[in-house]
Amino acid sequence: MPVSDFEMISAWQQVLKLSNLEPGQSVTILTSANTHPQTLSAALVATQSMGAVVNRLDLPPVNADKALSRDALAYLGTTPLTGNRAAIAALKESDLVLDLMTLLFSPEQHDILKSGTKILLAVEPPEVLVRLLPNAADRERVRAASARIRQAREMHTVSDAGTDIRFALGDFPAISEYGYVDEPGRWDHWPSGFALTWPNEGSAEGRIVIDRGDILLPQKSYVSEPISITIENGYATRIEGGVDAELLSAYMASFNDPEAYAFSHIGWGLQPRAHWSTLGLYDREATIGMDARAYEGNFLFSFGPNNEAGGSRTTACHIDIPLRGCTVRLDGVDMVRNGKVLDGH
Ligand SMILES: O=c1ccc(O)c[nH]1
Repeated sequence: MPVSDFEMISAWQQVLKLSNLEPGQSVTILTSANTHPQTLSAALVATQSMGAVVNRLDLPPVNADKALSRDALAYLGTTPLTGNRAAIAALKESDLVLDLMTLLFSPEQHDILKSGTKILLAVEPPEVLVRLLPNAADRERVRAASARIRQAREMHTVSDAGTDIRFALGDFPAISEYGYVDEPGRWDHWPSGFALTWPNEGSAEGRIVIDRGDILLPQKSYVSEPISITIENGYATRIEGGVDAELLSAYMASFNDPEAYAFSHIGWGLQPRAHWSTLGLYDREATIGMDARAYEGNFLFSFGPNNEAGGSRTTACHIDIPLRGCTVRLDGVDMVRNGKVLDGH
């Protein structure tokens, strides 16, 4: 449902307060052709109402000649910031960047975070942002799950649909996504609510079955017949099934990049206010599908780059696949059982 300007400004004020925005701090609002006007206008009012020194940096869109989708998370690597020294300098000089454009998985983002700048991504429609407004309880829960991941050496995920896959852990950080940026140098995504990490390079082994009703992103489709994926030495080596499997295979093959078949992040959803069913209520391009990524109890895995985690693999292809009904074990201990998050995890 539509959101009033008052509600959107109040939502921004809550998120900025949780992000410890102080009077006098510099905020740059990063925009491009896909920026939502109400999200932008409310951010400009909210930041100024909190005494920040605000500017807006609008960058021309890129990748039109290469991407098969308009979803900014579908084609990674080069962003409107790539090679733009003046823009990068301005963002490094900022205390806080509100990314209403999508920098995720870009080398430039790392560069800017290293300078201590905080970056908050916010590109979902206003009503999704308002419904999934973050709070301190989300933060505690996600950080507790990330702490469990940090201590673990193996993630083992199984399901009645036939998933049985093991990942060695420990070479990459455990990440908490809870929707605000309360520490210098932190990146987060509003809305979110999940814990994730990356498997040690080459360690993923087994099979993943994407069952009926599971979601493919950026396709934003609910799979209608199971897709069975064989994983060997960290790469998807076979993708089998019906037309959904053929569509996924054809899309990944279009990148003509073997790294598209490697694992990106793995973890589970912890956002009780996000829903598996929401995606079916939206036009395909009206959302990037954060309800699907964050709904409580999913097993979210992805194919594509690991440079986000400090790895060396980059690829333009990124596929996020949240699965229902999985059991996710860390070192033999269930964190999620048949799609239900166990208390304290
Ligand atoms: O917030 C996000 C969004 C997409 C993704 O792949 C990871 N985290």
